[in-house]
Amino acid sequence: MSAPPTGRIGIIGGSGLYDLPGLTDTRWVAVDTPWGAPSDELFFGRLGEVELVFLPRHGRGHRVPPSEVNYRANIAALKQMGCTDVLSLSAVGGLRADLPPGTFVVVDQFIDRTFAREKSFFGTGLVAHVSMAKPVCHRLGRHVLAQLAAQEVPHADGGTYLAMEGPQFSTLAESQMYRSWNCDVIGMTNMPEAKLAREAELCYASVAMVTDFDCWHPGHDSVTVDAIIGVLLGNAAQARQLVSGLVAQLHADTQAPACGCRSALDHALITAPSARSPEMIHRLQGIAGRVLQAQG
Ligand SMILES: CSC[C@H]1O[C@H](OP(=O)(O)O)[C@H](O)[C@@H]1O
Ligand SMILES: Nc1ncnc2[nH]cnc12
Repeated sequence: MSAPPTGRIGIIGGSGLYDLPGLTDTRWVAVDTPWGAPSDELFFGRLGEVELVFLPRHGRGHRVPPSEVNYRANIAALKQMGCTDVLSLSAVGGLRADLPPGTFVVVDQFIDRTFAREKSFFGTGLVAHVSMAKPVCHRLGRHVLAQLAAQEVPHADGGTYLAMEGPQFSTLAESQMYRSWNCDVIGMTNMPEAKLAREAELCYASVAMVTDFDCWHPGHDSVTVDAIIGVLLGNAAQARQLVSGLVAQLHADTQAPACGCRSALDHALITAPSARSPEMIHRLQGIAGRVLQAQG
């Protein structure tokens, strides 16, 4: 089997974003990974010369809850299919009065409060510790911000995303605590997705689309799914325009091949080569083959 092309752009669509209209040469393709199946088939298509791969995070029809999304399979599938850049689109609650519904936040930090998910491709037999100090790709984030400015979408440059386990929304005490921690938005999915993208040496950026004020705002009702979907339907055209504008910018980005995200594993593997499990080495070829081969 020939290797897939590289330089494809991956898009992970969150709640309310289950397809990506407007592409050419489209097809849904089932992809398997050493970590199992992703949330759905992958949707391949082109925008001009650029190849895109879209994956609905919860599957078409929103079948998979946040705790049961196979984040490892989703990221591994995009990597296997030759994606180098991944844009995550998500619905979030706003934890600040100046981030009302309709605002797009280009996330730059996370607090991970999830506890029931597989969070690493690595493990016994091949241990790795990547840096998450700067958890998103700065270069990709700049392109996203330029595109949002061009679209004149209300947006914020940076924000801390609190990742909760769910599926229930937060209690008032939790929501107030996250605000006291200076978190800006809250959602249930960007962790461990961002951690796994880093381990897979993908350039990853997250656009958090504010759909509600969670439950802390005295002047607004507590969040409901209906309210979220209502806001998302209003945002969908802007989200799709963001994707097409971003693709054009990435196509022209000559800095991309040298981006530091793509060498995140250079100093991360700690298991001595002689102590590495052959099964793990085999399983991790699609994720860490670059460094495993270099280290013999
Ligand atoms: C639809 S209500 C809550 C649901 O929406 C967000 O998902 P995503 O990040 O995939 O847009 C949130 O994290 C919850 O999973
Ligand atoms: N308030 C909220 N809490 C968690 N996830 C969300 N997704 C959208 N709004 C949310």
